[in-house]
Amino acid sequence: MDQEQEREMERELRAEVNPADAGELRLPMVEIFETVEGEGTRAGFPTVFVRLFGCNLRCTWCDTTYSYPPAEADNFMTIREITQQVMTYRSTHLCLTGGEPLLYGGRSMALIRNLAELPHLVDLHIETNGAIDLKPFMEGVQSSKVRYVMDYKLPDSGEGGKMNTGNLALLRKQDELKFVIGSERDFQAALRILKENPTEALPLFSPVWETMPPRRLVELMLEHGLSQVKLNMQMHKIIWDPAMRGV
Ligand SMILES: Nc1nc2[nH]cc(C(=O)O)c2c(=O)[nH]1
Ligand code: SF4
Ligand SMILES: [Mg+2]
Repeated sequence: MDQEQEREMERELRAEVNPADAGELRLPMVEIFETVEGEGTRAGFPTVFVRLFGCNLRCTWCDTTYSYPPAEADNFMTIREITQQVMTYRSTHLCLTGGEPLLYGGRSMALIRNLAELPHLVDLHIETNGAIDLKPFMEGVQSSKVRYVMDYKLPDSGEGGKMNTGNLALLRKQDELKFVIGSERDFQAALRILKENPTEALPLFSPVWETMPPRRLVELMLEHGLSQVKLNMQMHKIIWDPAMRGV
């Protein structure tokens, strides 16, 4: 994104978004594709993925480094173009991801509202990184189809200090709270966060592919009697090459 594009984005962000014009707002894109959801409560359902460009974090174990600089956005799409492409697929689940899909304030919100209005969609879940305040989105989007899947970054990610802990109290029972666990230190941190911050969301523990053998994570969960926590494996990394994009 060059400086002129960044300035234009800033102007759009500050501008009041008139719902009638929302279709013309532009967002930087990585990709739109259809596959099965690999994670969370909807794992296994055919799902359309809308991946926006840009992220405000730089996690050490990030598997989507092509979604932020120095990589470049593939293109810019208007909200109308995004919804039109989504309508070409038959999946009734949609995952809005990135990068960080809530990075663009009013424009992210307008996209969510427009997607939620598509009659064929039954579930629209948003993968957010825990460093964005969810309050304006929860207040501004009324649709019961919309759910948040929030990451809570742990010490091994290098980004633990950026978490918005207040979000945990906002999450509802249809939302998911994902901890990506790279080590026993991360596991202990996740336990502490859950203990100190009551939430209605479903906690998911996900092993870092390269550093936490899934069987070790299961042992730890059983040792600690975590009967309300769900193991979350990334099915797409088992089905396809873990480095593959668009699956
Ligand atoms: N199949 C599949 N499921 C996913 N769930 C969350 C993903 C993401 O990158 O946010 C993802 C992804 O990239 N692929
Ligand atoms: S928040 Fe997600 S996309 Fe951003 S650096 Fe971390 S893992 Fe990568
Ligand atoms: Mg992914």
